[in-house]
Amino acid sequence: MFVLVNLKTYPCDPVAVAEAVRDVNESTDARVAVAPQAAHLERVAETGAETWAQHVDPIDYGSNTGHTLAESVAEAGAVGTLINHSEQRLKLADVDGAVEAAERAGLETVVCANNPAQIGAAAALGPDAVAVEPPELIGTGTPVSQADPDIVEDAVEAAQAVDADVSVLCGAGISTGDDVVAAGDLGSEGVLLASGVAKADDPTAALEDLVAPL
Ligand SMILES: O=C(CO)COP(=O)(O)O
Repeated sequence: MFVLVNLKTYPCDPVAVAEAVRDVNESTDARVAVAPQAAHLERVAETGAETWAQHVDPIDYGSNTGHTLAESVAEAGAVGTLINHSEQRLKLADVDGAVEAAERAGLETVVCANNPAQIGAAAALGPDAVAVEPPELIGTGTPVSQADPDIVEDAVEAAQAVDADVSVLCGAGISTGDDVVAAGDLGSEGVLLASGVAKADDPTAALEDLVAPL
């Protein structure tokens, strides 16, 4: 299972969480990675943790003030990027452009979507993976695998119908190892989570719990 920890803009110490991600990754068969804010990418990557960006824009080098260039993210040490997170939604054409930009820069891609229909559309753009995250469950602590298991199974089916090579992750409210196991039982190949680690008093303990059954 792939466990991708999105730090959003939570007021946590990104380097401390990254060190915990690195250490826990070494102690498990699961793949554990962290997605800090763009401004923290370099410091986080220097810890040796697998580092992801939260977003890249559908742009190339040039006059794009305030945008995030995929090549710069890769140069800062990211190996992959989220695209179209529910908190950073893009138009379909821009999702397509961002996937293209990420691939140009050698970044792995996870395109987020709210529901199975959008997952099918996202899978058609040829990312490495898609992630279904019902927005109403994000940050609630109620795991999608428990509150809405059908959405995960339907997302897996929708992605496979379009492109069987695209992996499916799920997210929203995931915070325990049991949640990760439940996500896997529904056909998901990984989880995307944030508050369960970024807002935890002890992020290392939270991460250890997440991977314990894997
Ligand atoms: O948006 C999410 C991960 O990208 C999910 O957030 P929570 O884990 O806080 O529900």
